Amino acid sequence: MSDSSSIDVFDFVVKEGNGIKALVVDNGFHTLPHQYIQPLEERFHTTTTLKTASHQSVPVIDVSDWDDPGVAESICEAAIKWGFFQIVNHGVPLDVLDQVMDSATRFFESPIEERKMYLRANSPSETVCFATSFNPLVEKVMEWKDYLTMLFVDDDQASAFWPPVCREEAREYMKRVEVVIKRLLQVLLKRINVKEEIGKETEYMLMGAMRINFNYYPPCPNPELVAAIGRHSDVSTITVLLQDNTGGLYVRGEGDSWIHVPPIDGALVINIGDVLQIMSNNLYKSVEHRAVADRNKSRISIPIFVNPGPDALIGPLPQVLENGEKPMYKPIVYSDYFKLFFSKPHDGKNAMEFVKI
Ligand SMILES: O=C(O)CCC(=O)C(=O)O
Ligand SMILES: [Fe+2]
Repeated sequence: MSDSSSIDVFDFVVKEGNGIKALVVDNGFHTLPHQYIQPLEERFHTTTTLKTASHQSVPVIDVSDWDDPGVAESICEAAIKWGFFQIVNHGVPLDVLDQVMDSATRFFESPIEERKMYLRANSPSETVCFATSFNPLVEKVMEWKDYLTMLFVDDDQASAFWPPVCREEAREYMKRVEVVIKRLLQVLLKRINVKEEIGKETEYMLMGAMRINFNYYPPCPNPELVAAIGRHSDVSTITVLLQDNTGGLYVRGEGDSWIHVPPIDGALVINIGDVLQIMSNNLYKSVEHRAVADRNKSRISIPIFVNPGPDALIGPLPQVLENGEKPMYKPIVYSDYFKLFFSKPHDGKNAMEFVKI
């Protein structure tokens, strides 16, 4: 397919479900389609931003000793100040990280017919979906990304429905990361007065629905004009992200600065989602972030969204309000919050406005 051919990009990428990688990488389309050009105010000027942000970076925390009070302190401080941090020595074996990253690469490198077997219309299960951009039917400008999303229901469903090229690796990775997630949540909850072990009910409220995504951002001829992923905060409790060595994740710092989260071999990026900001009544921050495409290389990132179960009622926790603090948010059933987020284009922290008191 040549750039001068008269194909309709929207039809090819979205309606036929081929995605942006099929256009740019598989078919060698070299010019930037207009559907991806962001309005001026959303464009990202890495050089100026990096200059203003060069003195800042999100903390990197060594968690080899979870029982060290200094580790807990660093985690909570980072969650309060930055909403983002990286952890190293977390106990998830490096080969498990490599294998899940390789399996994601295999998925996106598999023939387009195989990827398309997971389009919403074709997928053997509604919990598995291959798609492009974020919400192309409501977006004015599309995001430079394809993704595979897999909601974990149980091992039988994962073995039956997740793509064979990545199902075992994704499952193993999730299992290993779950141990880390529980540790992190325990530490973060203790600081807000939830001191008991996390029981079944609390577990449903914090992590009742775990979803793993494989994000693929193709190389882009004009990265400064597009959003690989637009400004947003996550609607999770927390998110655990594994990124390859390309780089491109930016987090909002003070004022208008954007801070790069550099790839570190073996590290996991942790961020606080809206749910934990709401539950902690604004102590922990769910911070805006975005991803920028690379001019020469593709990039893969693998977030695990640790979400509440769909029926969980989300609001500031009673333990947080014990001291007479006023609630800043009204309670909402999690599935309603989730739907609200996915019904619109990415738009910063807009979803939280809906539940603010
Ligand atoms: O690719 C990244 O680094 C960020 C991905 C992200 O923010 C998301 O999927 O919610
Ligand atoms: Fe995100």
